[in-house]
Amino acid sequence: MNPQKVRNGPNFMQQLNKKKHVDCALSSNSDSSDDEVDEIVAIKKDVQKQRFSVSAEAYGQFNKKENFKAKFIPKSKEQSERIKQRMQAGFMFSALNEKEIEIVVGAMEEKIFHKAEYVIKQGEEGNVLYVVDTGELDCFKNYGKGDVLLKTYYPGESFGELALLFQSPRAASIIVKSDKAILWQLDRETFNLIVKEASIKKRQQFETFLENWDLLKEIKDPYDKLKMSDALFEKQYKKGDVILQQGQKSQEIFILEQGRVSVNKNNQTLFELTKLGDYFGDQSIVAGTLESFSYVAEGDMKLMYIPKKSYSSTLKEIESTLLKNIQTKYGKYQ
Ligand SMILES: Nc1ncnc2c1ncn2[C@@H]1O[C@@H]2COP(=O)(O)O[C@H]2[C@H]1O
Repeated sequence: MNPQKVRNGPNFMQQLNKKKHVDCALSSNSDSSDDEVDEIVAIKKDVQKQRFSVSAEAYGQFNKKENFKAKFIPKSKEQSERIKQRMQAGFMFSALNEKEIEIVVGAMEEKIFHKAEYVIKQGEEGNVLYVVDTGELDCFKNYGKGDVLLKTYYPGESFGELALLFQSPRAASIIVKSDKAILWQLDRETFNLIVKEASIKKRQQFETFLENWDLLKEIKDPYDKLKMSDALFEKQYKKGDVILQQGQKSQEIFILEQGRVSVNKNNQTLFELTKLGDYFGDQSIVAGTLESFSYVAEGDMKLMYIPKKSYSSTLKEIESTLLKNIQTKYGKYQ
């Protein structure tokens, strides 16, 4: 079954809003009725309340963190290294420092599941998050008319974080697709004290940008947009810095937040990128070719970027649009 074809039920926010699990991007809805507008206002208030309680909780947890004695499950060196590798492949853990990574690795517990087994059942209470070590798992959601396949999880990806972030029932079901799946399970307490704060901060930091980034219009599921913030990072550049060199293979897709970036070929400026959401590095990552242009910072600026390794779990869904855009943006200069 192709997840793209079956993903057409109510969106994640609509589902969450009903249950008041709210802390994600409100998708804009131009044909909202008055009732819907009222509902959106109410939801926005909920979001603010939720944010306040999240930061209050984080604040209150500062002392707890000092005294926190993390669960520790002995592992071989090889196992610890493998967990670290898997954690690096995903982005749920990207904001952690070395000490925090050690604590999380220590607390992880190996769990083995077999084909067709439920790892998570929609509607149940959830106390753990999973990182996929080996195997493949399908994620289904029942919007009231039977299960809809949303996506397949592969090694390095994680799931089950929503119940921990929002203290809500499981929002979807996860079932083993391969013969066997080895997963690393992380308990709620370690997640809350070590991972949650950083993850929530990051999701809030990029939420507004992701709501307004035109390119993402085709990504209908707000959960996917929200997850994209986990894969976004920032880098600082000074006026005159060559961000990306003609003839190179980019390791990132860069995205403009503010400022100007000139696009140059053979030392001649062709045009400038100036709009929020303008992006580059796509020739390497989306089309798999060398970059045909150099990109230079025209002032001191911060750029956002999505690392190459995160492309398939963030933007691949809109690959045909990205490819079309490469042609429109650069075709006449090739
Ligand atoms: N569109 C989606 N809506 C809700 N959950 C999703 C979606 N896609 C993937 N998931 C994952 O499915 C998991 C089910 O358990 P949780 O609600 O704890 O966390 C959920 C997410 O990690």
